[in-house]
Amino acid sequence: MLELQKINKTFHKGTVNESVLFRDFNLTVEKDNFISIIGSNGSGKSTLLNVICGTIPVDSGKVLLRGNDITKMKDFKRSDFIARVYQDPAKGSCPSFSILENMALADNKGKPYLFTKAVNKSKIDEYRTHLEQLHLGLENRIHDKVGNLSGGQRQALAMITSTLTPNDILILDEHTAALDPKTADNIMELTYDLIKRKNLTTIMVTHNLKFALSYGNRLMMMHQGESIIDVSGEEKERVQLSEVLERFNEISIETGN
Ligand SMILES: Nc1ncnc2c1ncn2[C@@H]1O[C@H](COP(=O)(O)OP(=O)(O)OP(=O)(O)O)[C@@H](O)[C@H]1O
Repeated sequence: MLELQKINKTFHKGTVNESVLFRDFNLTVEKDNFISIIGSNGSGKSTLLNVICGTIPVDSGKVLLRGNDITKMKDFKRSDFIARVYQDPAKGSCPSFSILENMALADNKGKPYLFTKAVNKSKIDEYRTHLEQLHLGLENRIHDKVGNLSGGQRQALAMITSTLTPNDILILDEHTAALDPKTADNIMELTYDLIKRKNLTTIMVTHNLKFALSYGNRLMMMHQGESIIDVSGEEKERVQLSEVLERFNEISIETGN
């Protein structure tokens, strides 16, 4: 489904600040996989997501989606089939638009601007049904400006809007990191429910080890631009929190952090 082949990426090439991150990095993500990616700060997790979403160009290597080479495709084009939910709840929606308008925008992604906020009665009913699944009462607030919602409510809405239209891949970029523990748990449960119901192929970057171990069928740990743990299925089920913490400790001793 998604393949990264021999990706190379160096920042500040040819300067004193040159830093090589990816050296012939490979990754294959099968359809319906749910990968949780963990790793210390600066290990390359966000850059990996940026490479997949086309937010940054690679120096060499290929990004293939369903066998098509999308390496040179711009990020806004890729967003037609790659959905991304960010850490900052404010990034996933437009604050001056209502809930309804935000949903219509997401639903009409890729259409000419004039039509993007258009909604009819049947669509309103459909959007209300989606919102009811959040159990946050947002279905009764569809005309409220999104800027008036709490971070958790906005993130819940971002989960709904990002999965309204069919996508090949859902990217969760530390999407619970800015939320209090209870809200983070709720959003994670909601996320999992959506992933299961819609069979979404998912890549989740998180610093929450509990989530990384409990959710997903594959676990990857990154370090200095490499995948140093990559387990799936039963092997992943057997991974203990203590083992992962030990690996983090080894890494910090190695790197002197
Ligand atoms: N646009 C950029 N320009 C220069 N260096 C960058 C850029 N993006 C990332 N880097 C560098 O690449 C390395 C990996 O960064 P990245 O943000 O991918 O790490 P991360 O694993 O997501 O970290 P964190 O957990 O702190 O979010 C870091 O050394 C970072 O400074």
